[in-house]
Amino acid sequence: MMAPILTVSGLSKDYGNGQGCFDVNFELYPGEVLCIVGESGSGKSTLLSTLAGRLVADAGSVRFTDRDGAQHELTCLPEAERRRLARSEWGFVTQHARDGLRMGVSAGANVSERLMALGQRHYGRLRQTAGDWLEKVEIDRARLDDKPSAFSGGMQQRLQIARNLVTQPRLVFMDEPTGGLDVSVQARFLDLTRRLVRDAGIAVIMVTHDLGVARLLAQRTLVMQKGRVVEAGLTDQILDDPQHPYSQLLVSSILQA
Ligand SMILES: Nc1ncnc2c1ncn2[C@@H]1O[C@H](COP(=O)(O)OP(=O)(O)OP(=O)(O)O)[C@@H](O)[C@H]1O
Repeated sequence: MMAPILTVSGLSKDYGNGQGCFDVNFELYPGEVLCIVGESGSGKSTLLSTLAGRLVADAGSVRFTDRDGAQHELTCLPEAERRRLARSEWGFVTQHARDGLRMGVSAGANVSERLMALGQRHYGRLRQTAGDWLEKVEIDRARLDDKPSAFSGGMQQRLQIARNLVTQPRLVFMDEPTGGLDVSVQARFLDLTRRLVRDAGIAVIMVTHDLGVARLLAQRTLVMQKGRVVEAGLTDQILDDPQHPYSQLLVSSILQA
């Protein structure tokens, strides 16, 4: 039996005003895509950032198994070690490209600097790999030297995907990556993401307010309301037979769409 890549138990982040996320429990297996859905303010981004160690948890544990099988408790990881894992094992795709890209350097540098951080130095090879990745995310490699500020929103999000996947991470966190995109651009982005993630066998935890996104991408879904997971299970089961009244509401809203 394959070991979970992430084992989350009793995880809470309390902002002190009754807001945050509380007592979250789940396991994530290698190659699995999990969506966290819920309305605005339900605690999705808080949970994601606490999982990734960007916010300090107030209770509970997040156990991560790295590619060598070693286990790390992420809630009390020294900062240097967290950064090392973030470089070598994880990716983090943000809602706003400007938070996840370096807007002042070229598209090629945005991709290759992640490899340089892992010790790769050969200029020709870095440039070749960066060009290959631009093509994988459907950006013309002739745009290698352009800055992301000259790209459309959809291209910027695809560039973020390239920047995050180039290091062959095992786990990628995504915080509402389609939030700022037009519906037609969203569909293309989701299709591409699904393909790349599946081909590389990467585990993904994606925050979205849209159960339709979960339907496209995720084997499993957590439904959050007011900081708590009110329903968790296979996405298909939640869509076909939602148990919690709030999940029923979410499902009926996508059926109407
Ligand atoms: N730094 C903070 N201090 C205090 N309260 C916060 C802080 N950050 C977020 N909150 C509150 O915690 C709750 C959960 O916020 P969070 O951003 O996790 O929700 P979300 O489900 O991701 O929402 P959205 O979809 O709008 O991004 C909200 O009520 C928010 O106002």
